[in-house]
Amino acid sequence: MQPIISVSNLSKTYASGFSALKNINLDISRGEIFALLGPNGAGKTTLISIICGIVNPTEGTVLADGHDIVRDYRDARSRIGLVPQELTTDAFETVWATVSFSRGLFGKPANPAHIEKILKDLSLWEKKDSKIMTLSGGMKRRVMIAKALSHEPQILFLDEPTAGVDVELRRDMWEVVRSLRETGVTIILTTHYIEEAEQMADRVGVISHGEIILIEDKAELMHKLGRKQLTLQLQQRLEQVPAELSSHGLELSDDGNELVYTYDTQGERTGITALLKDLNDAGIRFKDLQTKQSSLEEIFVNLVSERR
Ligand SMILES: Nc1ncnc2c1ncn2[C@@H]1O[C@H](COP(=O)(O)OP(=O)(O)OP(=O)(O)O)[C@@H](O)[C@H]1O
Repeated sequence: MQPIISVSNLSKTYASGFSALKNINLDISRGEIFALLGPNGAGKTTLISIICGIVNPTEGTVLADGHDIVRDYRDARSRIGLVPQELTTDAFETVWATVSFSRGLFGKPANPAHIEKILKDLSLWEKKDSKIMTLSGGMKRRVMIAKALSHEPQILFLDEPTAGVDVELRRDMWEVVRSLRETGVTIILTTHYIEEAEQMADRVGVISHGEIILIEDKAELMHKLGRKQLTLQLQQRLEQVPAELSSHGLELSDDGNELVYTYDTQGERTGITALLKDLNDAGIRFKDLQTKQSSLEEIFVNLVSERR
């Protein structure tokens, strides 16, 4: 199937000469939730802003549902809803007026039934006549989503949807995003929170210094995550891993005092029983042992720091 967003050879150099994006290639499939992860300044907002037609690319093309975002801006943009990082709503307007007005900005005829549906879906219906300034922070964020959905876009960008939001509200937002996906909307979100990507995304992309350094199915990433390490502190230091233990893929620490065994928690067998037996047979004794699970956070930090 044709991707709903196709980014090819995209680069952005700001007027300052700063190169914020370097040759980005990325396809987003229809109906997926894609999480774009990256440290501050990695280029996430720049990428979203280009796709949404707010920032001009220096090189490359972006197609949104087959429409070139530069040459065919209006058609491309009408397919996209954007929830920006900052809350930008008119404090004195009512929820209903704000959301209806947003729809009008895209040249769409009024459709009260649609506005009613999104307000209901986002649990805002009871607040439809309330002024924005009287709403809680979480409600205001929902209003931002309602605005972005007012013109029935097929693609929704959420730039840091849960930045500065408490844990409970974050969970709420995840629910909202999941139920949106059920209506067929493709969702691309940026986040600093690895947990968010773990919970919600079908696929994860990691961007660092303006380059995409990894794109992976979440399930695949979780599989990598499912690795654990067993560290054995040896009674006597070793010069090298004995040949009879070579099948276990052990690593010896630089000082020779620790053996590290990595295994897959999702596998049927960990191989630990066999390892302990072989260690015993080889006469290797240990004082202590620890297990440690590598988190997505660690994988991410390693990936990003390698690039620095
Ligand atoms: N108008 C601009 N002129 C010059 N440099 C800019 C401009 N806008 C952004 N940048 C720089 O481009 C880089 C990428 O910024 P961007 O906002 O895309 O990052 P980000 O990944 O969204 O970061 P954050 O997570 O902090 O929002 C940063 O170093 C930023 O300082």
